[in-house]
Amino acid sequence: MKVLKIPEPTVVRLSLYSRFLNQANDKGMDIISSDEIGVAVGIPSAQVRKDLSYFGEFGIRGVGYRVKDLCEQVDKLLCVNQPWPVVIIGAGHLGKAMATYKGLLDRGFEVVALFDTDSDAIASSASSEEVSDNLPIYPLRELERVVQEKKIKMGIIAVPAESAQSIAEALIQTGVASIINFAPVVLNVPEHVEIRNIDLTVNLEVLSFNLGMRSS
Ligand SMILES: NC(=O)c1ccc[n+]([C@@H]2O[C@H](COP(=O)([O-])OP(=O)(O)OC[C@H]3O[C@@H](n4cnc5c(N)ncnc54)[C@H](O)[C@@H]3O)[C@@H](O)[C@H]2O)c1
Repeated sequence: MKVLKIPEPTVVRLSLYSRFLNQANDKGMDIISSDEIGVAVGIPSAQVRKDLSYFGEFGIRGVGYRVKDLCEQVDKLLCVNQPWPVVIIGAGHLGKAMATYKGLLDRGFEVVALFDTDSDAIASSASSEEVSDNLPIYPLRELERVVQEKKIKMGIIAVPAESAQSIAEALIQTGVASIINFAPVVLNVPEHVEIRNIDLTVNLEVLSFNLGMRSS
């Protein structure tokens, strides 16, 4: 099979296109132009055409793209045409909010389990609907069993910074090699592991820097 080499900024844009195209498809839209996609996602139409050229010439010259076909192609490339079970470690404010965020499931990412070390949180999840139906909070010692049983490939770290490295190691130990880390700390992981750090504060600091530059 030929493996396409697509630069990461393009992959990020394809994800934006996919979200918009799926909405357009749900609304029953048949044909869409690169101009319309560009306006909707805030990207110049020439860039949209260039990105979509990865799929070959299946647009209709002078008309646009069939929304349904394009959706399928982009989602196939992004591998979101299949469900991805995900675990979250840390069932605190952030972990629970993500576990109940419908937007993840809409895109095929199903949070199948939360893990925590807090026995109160674990005990209460068994008897309450606080997190959501059928979504238990497991003790951390169950991580390996659940990951293997449910064939989990992705994990989200939502524990305090001081616990994040050991949680990353525990995830890697079970075979999870694609990780999103929300803890504000740099984690050391082996080369085969892909880790994405998400830090709201960094983005806010970029905004504050830019505001400061404008007012100086
Ligand atoms: N990236 C962002 O923009 C962003 C935003 C908010 C919070 N955060 C970070 O996300 C993390 C979680 O934040 P929060 O507000 O949900 O905190 P929280 O205190 O509400 O929840 C943390 C949870 O982790 C559990 N925990 C602690 N050590 C653990 C371990 N070793 N194994 C399993 N569970 C463990 C705790 O029992 C608790 O339930 C923190 O690191 C925080 O700094 C990041």
